[in-house]
Order: sequence, then C-alpha cells, then structure tokens
Amino acid sequence: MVGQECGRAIWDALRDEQERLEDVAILRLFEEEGQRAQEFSVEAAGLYLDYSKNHISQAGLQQLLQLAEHCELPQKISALFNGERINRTEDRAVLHTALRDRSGRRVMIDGDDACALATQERNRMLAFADDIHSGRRLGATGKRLNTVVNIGIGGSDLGPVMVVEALRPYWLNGRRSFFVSNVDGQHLLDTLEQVDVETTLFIVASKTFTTQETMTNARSALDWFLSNGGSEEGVRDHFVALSTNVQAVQEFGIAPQCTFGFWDWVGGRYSLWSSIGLSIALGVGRENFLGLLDGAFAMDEHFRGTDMQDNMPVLMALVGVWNRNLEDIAVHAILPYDQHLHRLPAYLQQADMESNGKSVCVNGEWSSLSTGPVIFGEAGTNGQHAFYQLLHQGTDKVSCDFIGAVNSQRELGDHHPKLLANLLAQPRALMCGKPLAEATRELLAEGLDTAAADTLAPHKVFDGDRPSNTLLMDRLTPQTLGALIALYEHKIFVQGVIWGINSFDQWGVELGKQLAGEILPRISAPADCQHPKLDPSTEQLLTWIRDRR
Ligand SMILES: O=P(O)(O)OC[C@H]1O[C@](O)(CO)[C@@H](O)[C@@H]1O
Repeated sequence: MVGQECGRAIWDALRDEQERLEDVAILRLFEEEGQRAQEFSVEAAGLYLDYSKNHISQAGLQQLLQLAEHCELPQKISALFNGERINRTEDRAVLHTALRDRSGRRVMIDGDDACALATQERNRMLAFADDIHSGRRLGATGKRLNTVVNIGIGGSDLGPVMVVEALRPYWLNGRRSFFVSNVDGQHLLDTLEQVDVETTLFIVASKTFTTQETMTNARSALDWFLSNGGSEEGVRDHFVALSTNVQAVQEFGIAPQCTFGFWDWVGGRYSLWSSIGLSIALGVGRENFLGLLDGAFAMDEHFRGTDMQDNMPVLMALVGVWNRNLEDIAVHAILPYDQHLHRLPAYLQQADMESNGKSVCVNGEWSSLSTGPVIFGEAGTNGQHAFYQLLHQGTDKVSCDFIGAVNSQRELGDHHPKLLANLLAQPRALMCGKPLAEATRELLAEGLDTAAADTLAPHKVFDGDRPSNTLLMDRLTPQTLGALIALYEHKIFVQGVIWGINSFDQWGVELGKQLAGEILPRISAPADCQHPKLDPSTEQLLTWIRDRR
C-alpha cells in the first residue's frame, strides 16, 4: 500500500483499536500489558514522562508510530533542523533550534550560518546585560538600571514572563522585572506607578515593530519618561528594542546600538531563545540564560537523534493525537504543580493554539481531522479548588498534563510532600475513578441508611478512565525549564505533521486586527458619520458605547 491509501488503512486500524478499547478500562490495560508502566514512560534531558495513564494500548501506540512514519515524520524533523522553508505560507524556515545550538554545528540559511548569526547577536545582547549588571551601563542620571519594563505581547511577552517567573530563585540581587502587554492603558499605568524613571530600562519587544498594543504602550512609556524628568538624550540610556524590523525601530527613535535583532526564521512564539530573551538575561544573568538554552538543546538533540518509539516529544504528541482524534477529546489541561510555573499554561496556550488551531492543511485543503485542542490550565493545587470538578465528573473528558519537580526550588516544612501527594493523587483519581458500588459502600459505612445512600451515591461516582500524562523533573532549573519548553515545542510540531497543517503561521489572528482598525474611528465618531454600516449587533454596541463616552 502507498500514499493516501496506506494512511487511510492506518486510521481505520486505529479506529478499530479504539473501538476494541471502549470496554477496556485503563486499569485493565495494566493487567493485559504487564510492563505497561515501564513501557509507557520515557526519560530525556532531565525530564521523566509517564504516559501510561492514557486510554491507549500498546497496539494503538504502534499504529500511531506507523502513522508518523507514513507522514514522513523523520524526514520532516530533519527538514526543521536543517532550515528548509517548512513555513510555506510565509515562505520561511523555522530555526528556533539554531538559537540554542552552541555545538559549533552550521545550519545554512540564505548563505548565512544561522547558528553563527545567533551566537553573534546573543553575545551582543548578553554583553549588554552584563554591562547593566556590573554598572558599566547606567541610567541617564548616573543611577543603576535595576528595573526592567518589557513591553511586548504574545510571543514577545508570554515566553519571557513565564521564564522569569519560573526562575524566581535565580533572580539577581535587587533586580525587578515588569511585563506590560495589554493595550488597556491600566496595564502600563499600574506598572509605571511602581517604577522610578531614573532606574528603569524599557525594552520594546516586537518582532514586527508594528503590533498595535506594543507600539501604543511603547509610545505612552516614552511620553511618561519625557514628562517625568527623562530627557531626549536620556532615551538612548533607558529604551532598547528587540526586533527584526530595524527600520521601524529607528523611526521610533531607538538607535541601532540599542537594538538587538533576530530573523524571520524565528517565529514570535518560538522567540524567547533569541534577543527577545533580554528580559530573562537581565533578570537571571548570563549563565542561567545559557543554561536555559542548553536544556532546550539537550531536548533538541534527543528529539532529532532518538528513534520514534523512544522519543519523548514524538510519544507525547502521538498520545495527544490519540486523545484528540480517536477519543475525541477537544480540551487539554496544563497543570503545573509548581507555583513558579504559574504562567506556563498561558505560554502554552499561545504555543499550541496559535500553532495548531488550524482548519486548512498545508496543501490548501480543509482538514478532515480535528486539529489542536483547546489548551487551558492553572497551577496545582489552585486548579483543584476551581475546575477539577469538571475534570473528574464533567460530561466531556479533558486530557491533562500534570507537571512537577521532585525537589522544590524552595522547600518549606512539609509543603512539598503535600504538593507531590496531590500531583500523584489527581491523575490516579482520574484514571481509577470510583464505581457506584464503592460510593454506596462508603456512604453506608458513614452511617447513612440504604435509601439515603442510594440517593446520594450517584453523585459520588467517578467514571474514571480519564487520560493524563505525568511529567517530572528532579528540580526546576534553567536547564530543566529549557528542556520542558523545547519538549512542548516539538510535541506541537509533531502533531502539526500528523495533522498535515503548517504549525508556524498564524493567519487566524489577522481578521480581528483588521476589523479593530475599521471600528476604532467609530468609537468616538457621531452616529450619523459617513462610515458604512456594520452588522446590527455591532452597531447597537457602538451606540451604547458612544452614548457613554
Ligand atoms: O512580536 P510582535 O511582532 O509584536 O508580535 C506579537 C504577537 O502577535 C502575533 O503575531 C499575533 O498575535 C503573535 O504571533 C506574536 O507573538
């Protein structure tokens, strides 16, 4: 069998296997597949993944591996790392991996070595951070720049803020980091209230340097600087830019020596490893920034060099495909049992949903498969007291990633064992559930009479068989964090390959931007002005707004 026919046959076999498993609980699979716990776990780059609590059999997994082969995954992994222009709709290579490859390997792109370019710019950026740390570079009035306000949104915000929060114990003494993203002026105002004009460095982070939110915030920050004692000459000491658009940066008034660049082969949501990571380097220092890159590189090496059946990102992706396409689970929860990873769900929302929330395949045809799930999440245990009710008893299943460190970055009494106990209990509860008979027995043991126990028991039933992964590391460090982020990046890429979509464009964000541009002039314009009519609902909302402004 070749081509499409072969692909169809694999999908048919997968559906047959899923049907067979409908009456087979995950716990039964542990009995049928004696070594399941060992076989369905993998270790790489300081991370340990147990995916045995998914409702998938060894046979199902083997079929998925065949599917990956059929989709030419190994060739596509090579194409990714070798800088082929796999982002077809934007005609770009996708080389965030080159940003963390410090091995001396060359990856040629348009006649240049991407790794060398990355090293050169990283060295400039890190030297700048060193100068700020050592006091060689000061604010305009001679004071140390101990405060950073990163102005960016999406990939120019979520990665840096997530990493800075995750590496809190690594913060250099006395440094303060703020992140402003929302065009809601309150975000900037609330931040400016907390900073001192003489000691603050503003980082304007935008790949395109055209993004409405970022440019609006940057202009307002500049106005604030100038009207709060900052001088025109002082701008060069207090404003830097991170961008691929050097010309727009210059037009804004930031000089080339205060600009750190990157390239169109770095996608926004994959850019924290580039100059976009300046706020990270300023927060945690050169060594820890490099440690982050090294952790990601270790995962890259595992991903490109390991057979698919032992390859962590591949396995995680395939299990995700099983949950999405065979079990029809449309929502995936990211549940880090680590307070310092509290921004990881938000980061992965962009990484996953902007990458794989697509309906059209690379070949331009509508996808016949469901693609990326809805991603949401919250730091454990907070989520437990908010939405886990639905995870355990809701009508729709949600697949989950439980993530945690064996040793806390900061131990306090018996807090961490309690956190770990919850981390292990939740996936176990989701898988094992609690049948009606057991619920009834417990109620009778509590002293309820039979009628009362029978009435209440159905509410205490957990149907179980709800799938999850558990992802552990020894400790959350720059290295393990780097590996964790790279793991998800590659997982998302593999799923895009299986679904036949381009994970590296984001056309779906354009229409809203375009319409906001059309609506903006109407917010304060009188109702009878010459604009063409919008839909009745939007017109009505505009009237309500205008009447109150
Ligand atoms: O870095 P920029 O160009 O300001 O873009 C910010 C974000 O906007 C998007 O283009 C779309 O929302 C993201 O992909 C990107 O991360």
